[in-house]
Amino acid sequence: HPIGIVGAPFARGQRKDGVEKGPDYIRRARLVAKLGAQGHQVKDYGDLKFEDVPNDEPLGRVKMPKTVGSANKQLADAVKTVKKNGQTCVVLGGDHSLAIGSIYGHAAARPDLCVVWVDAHADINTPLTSPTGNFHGQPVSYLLRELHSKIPVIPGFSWIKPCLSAQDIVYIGLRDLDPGEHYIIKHLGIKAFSMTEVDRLGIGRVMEEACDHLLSKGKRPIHLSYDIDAIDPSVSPATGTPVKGGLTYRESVYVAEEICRTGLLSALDVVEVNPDRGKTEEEVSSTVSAAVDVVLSCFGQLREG
Ligand SMILES: N[C@](CCCC[B-](O)(O)O)(CCN1CCCCC1)C(=O)O
Ligand SMILES: [Mn+2]
Ligand SMILES: [Mn+2]
Ligand SMILES: [Mn+2]
Repeated sequence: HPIGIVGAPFARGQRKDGVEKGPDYIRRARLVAKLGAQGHQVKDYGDLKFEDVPNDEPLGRVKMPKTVGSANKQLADAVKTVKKNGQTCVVLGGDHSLAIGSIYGHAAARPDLCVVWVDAHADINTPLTSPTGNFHGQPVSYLLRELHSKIPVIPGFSWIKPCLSAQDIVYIGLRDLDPGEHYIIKHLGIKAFSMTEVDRLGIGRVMEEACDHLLSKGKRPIHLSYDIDAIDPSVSPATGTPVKGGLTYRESVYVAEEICRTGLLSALDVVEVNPDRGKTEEEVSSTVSAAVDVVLSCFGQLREG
């Protein structure tokens, strides 16, 4: 199956410089050549050009709403094009606010999609529950029908119509939730495998139950939104919001191998790689290498050969 790669060098969903370099560092690790060597037809669409929107005012605690909204509209159009071209879409971030556009654009082409969200965080704050106002902690809240009435009108966000229901998303790797997020997840009954469940069940059972939950009513396209901070900082430290006690390297690859094995992967986000947050060259290369291995494992790289 053909693959389309879209670079999304975006950092305005949070406040740490460097995450906009993610696409460049991942490309420099020869991702395109490695996917080609796996036998895939790969089209690299290059990087989107994101501009700050002039006169972009903070709205309460949320910062640069017009810029975040505009970047995600651009990305949504790009992802929709890749899907219309019959390719599996790979979005290289950039911060996780990009999932708004990536999932929205994917759903425009494949409305029956489901989402696997691999992350230390739930990214489901609304503008009113967010403790920081950073949009990379909020993308899921704009996508869920059940939260629509809880989202205030935000300049630059009027184009976003929710495209997911609570049962269409599963979380894996959670270990750092804000109170509002915990309440929302419990109240909506969203399926979530925190690191406690990973420890209790093992990653094998977690993947089995996650896929059963999403695919119980039949096959449907999978959108895998992979935040590199899901992986333990000992493996991927170069990221904006590292949290200890994360997925091992092996578990991070296993998640991708199992998603690949469904044969249903339709779009992949790899986000929050921030080269400026690595204390050493080795920390940066370890983080980038983990991201590349997640992608390669999503597309058939197997440890068994
Ligand atoms: N939940 C946080 C972190 C979001 C991380 C975004 B991701 O997953 O894309 O990297 C805030 C986290 N929390 C704030 C109070 C102190 C402890 C951390 C937020 O800012 O909403
Ligand atoms: Mn292929
Ligand atoms: Mn995260
Ligand atoms: Mn995230």
